[in-house]
Amino acid sequence: MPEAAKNGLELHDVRVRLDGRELVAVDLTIAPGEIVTLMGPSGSGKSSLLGHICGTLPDAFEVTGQVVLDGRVLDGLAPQDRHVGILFQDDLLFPHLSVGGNLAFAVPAHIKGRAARRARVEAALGSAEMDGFYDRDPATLSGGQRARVALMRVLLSEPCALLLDEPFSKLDSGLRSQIRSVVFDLCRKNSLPTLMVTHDPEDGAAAGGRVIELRG
Ligand SMILES: Nc1ncnc2c1ncn2[C@@H]1O[C@H](COP(=O)(O)OP(=O)(O)OP(=O)(O)O)[C@@H](O)[C@H]1O
Repeated sequence: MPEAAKNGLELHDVRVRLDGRELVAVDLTIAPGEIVTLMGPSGSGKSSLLGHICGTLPDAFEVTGQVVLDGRVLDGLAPQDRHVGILFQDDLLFPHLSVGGNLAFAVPAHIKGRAARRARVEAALGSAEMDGFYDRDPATLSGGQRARVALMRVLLSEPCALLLDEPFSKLDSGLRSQIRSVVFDLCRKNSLPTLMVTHDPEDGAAAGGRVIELRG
């Protein structure tokens, strides 16, 4: 089957309303490998927009417009059929599984066989500069290592677009810029259209792309 054309993520006049009030109205195309930053006051609907794109927005919200990813209309699809990865500030790793175990269940079903699946996880650990961490207990990881495992878990699922919901806000400033560049480099390397929600203008400056301000 030929690969879908990489057209990026298109939000066609997407409007999110709650209790009759319009929270968000965006008309935006994010090219493959482009990182667009979304800012705005608390409650302005940033996370709700991300929830709509990945298909997890509760029914209380009313949405119009169309979301298209690499030519596929996402509206109406189940979250697992959208191929949209999302990374949160509190991405929790399962404490009863090793680092490798946490990553293993993100490997898509089309990768068959134990050895091939393990190889995917080992490669992901390698690209996060975490070779040798497969059997580690997540409780023994540093904040930066945990953040990198959470990112690898999203990327292993082979998303076609990435949403970042304040993913760096819990990291201290030194670690923050380090993890930020890991995430942004991987978005570009994987040609992922990326939409990042943040309250920190430095995140937007580091991303180097367009910054969209929602009004409150
Ligand atoms: N599950 C939900 N059910 C009903 N209302 C919700 C739900 N989640 C969020 N809201 C409401 O939707 C509005 C937008 O919330 P949202 O989390 O999208 O804003 P935000 O811009 O991401 O805010 P913040 O910067 O504080 O994270 C708020 O008024 C919030 O109270």
